Amino acid sequence: MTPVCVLVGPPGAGKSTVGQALAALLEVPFADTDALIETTAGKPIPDIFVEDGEPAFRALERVAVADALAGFDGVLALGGGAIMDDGTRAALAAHRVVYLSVELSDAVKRVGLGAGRPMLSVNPRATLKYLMDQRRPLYESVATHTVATDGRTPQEIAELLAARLDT
Ligand SMILES: Nc1ncnc2c1ncn2[C@@H]1O[C@H](COP(=O)(O)OP(=O)(O)O)[C@@H](O)[C@H]1O
Ligand SMILES: O=C(O)C1=C[C@@H](OP(=O)(O)O)[C@@H](O)[C@H](O)C1
Ligand SMILES: [Mg+2]
Repeated sequence: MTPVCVLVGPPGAGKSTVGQALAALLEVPFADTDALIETTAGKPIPDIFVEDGEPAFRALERVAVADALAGFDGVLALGGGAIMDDGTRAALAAHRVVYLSVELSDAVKRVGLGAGRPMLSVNPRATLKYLMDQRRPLYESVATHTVATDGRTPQEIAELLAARLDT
């Protein structure tokens, strides 16, 4: 079993939204590792960060991603920070990985005040800029396909991707 494709990119790139639209278009299942982590932990991501800390979240994330890469055959969206893990990046080398890129201005509009995203709970714009600058080379290093999402609707991006993945 292997995912049809794995979506990576910063918070606000649209991984969760585009992933669902793409899965619907391709008529395959959709999974989001953030949702898988919440099920495993039995609580929402902000609660995991507050009660257990970011390292505990990253440990759950590492396992959720590895399990999904090995045992899921639909469209898989990762959380924005998953690619920070060396083992995850190595595992992604065997997969079709789509980097959804986004400029800071659109990403800021999309995440708003960062509700539900504990990494962005303080000064969302500055933190998002920092995270995007730090992670961009890592997204690029794992990507087999890249789609710029600025100025495109999730449905347009899903259609574009469905066509590209077909070739
Ligand atoms: N291409 C897009 N254009 C406009 N808004 C978008 C786009 N993609 C996602 N969004 C919106 O941005 C927010 C964040 O999207 P989400 O899918 O959660 O991103 P991610 O999972 O990459 O953090 C959501 O409110 C979503 O509806
Ligand atoms: O960037 C990050 O470190 C995170 C991004 C989130 O996912 P999205 O990228 O889907 O918002 C989620 O995994 C968690 O809040 C941590
Ligand atoms: Mg998401």
